[in-house]
Amino acid sequence: MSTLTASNITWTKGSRRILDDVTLEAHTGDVLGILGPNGAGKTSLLRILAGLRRPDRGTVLLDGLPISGIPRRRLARSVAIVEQSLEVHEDVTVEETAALGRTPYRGTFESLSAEDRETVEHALRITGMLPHRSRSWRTLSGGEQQRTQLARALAQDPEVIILDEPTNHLDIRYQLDMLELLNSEDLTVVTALHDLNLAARFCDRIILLQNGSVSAAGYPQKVITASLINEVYGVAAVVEPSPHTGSPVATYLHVSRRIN
Ligand SMILES: Nc1ncnc2c1ncn2[C@@H]1O[C@H](COP(=O)(O)OP(=O)(O)OP(=O)(O)O)[C@@H](O)[C@H]1O
Repeated sequence: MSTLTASNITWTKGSRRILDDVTLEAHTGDVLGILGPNGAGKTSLLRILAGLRRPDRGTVLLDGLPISGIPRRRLARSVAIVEQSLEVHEDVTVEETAALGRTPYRGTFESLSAEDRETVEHALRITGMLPHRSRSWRTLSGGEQQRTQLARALAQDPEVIILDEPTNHLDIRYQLDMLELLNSEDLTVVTALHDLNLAARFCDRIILLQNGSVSAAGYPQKVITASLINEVYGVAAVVEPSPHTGSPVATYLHVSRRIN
């Protein structure tokens, strides 16, 4: 069981306040969606939640402990992040990439244990990458790279997984597949998403960011509304509950106003 809590996170770069007093909480089994227009601060927030960046103000706690005080290797056993565009420089295979997820469990020169191999194989299987295990990273499509990075993060066997737009290269089947998978695992999931309808369908709760501040937070029905879409994205939309799933579904009509 793991709870990730962020309180009053503020991050300033130069004279610009990129995140302003952001507070959130995610528990085991939760999928918390981070939404907001381009530049709203989603990536910046996720990097702070993963301990890759320190906020100027505010704290991130994992089960009540400040993550800034947790040794990096121990933190990596608990928290995995899948970033948006990860450059993999060497010519590595899919399996070798996924096996990087086992690094926090191994000594520097130790080879993979039987348990490591099993965990990596499981991660490759559930992300649909097992048949591609021997392929070189360089030959993969954008979606295959995204699934390989998810396999790497799952091979880390984390309690918390943080994802930055994990579905943006995936076809609809793999979008559903990935979000169903994240829902089904006993994980605390925090994910940035651009697709409001996917977020409404798969997130238990949503934080909507605008210019670094929380505009709305709560259940999808509360956050995915025509008035908030208009206010935050400058888009006129109609939002109705899906007759099939009950989740709110937005139909975008037109740009309603220019936003800064
Ligand atoms: N290291 C940095 N130095 C200066 N500005 C930065 C830095 N990182 C982010 N920013 C700025 O902070 C703002 C928020 O960026 P961020 O990448 O967090 O937004 P985002 O919501 O993830 O956007 P997108 O939807 O386009 O991915 C942007 O205006 C960005 O230019």
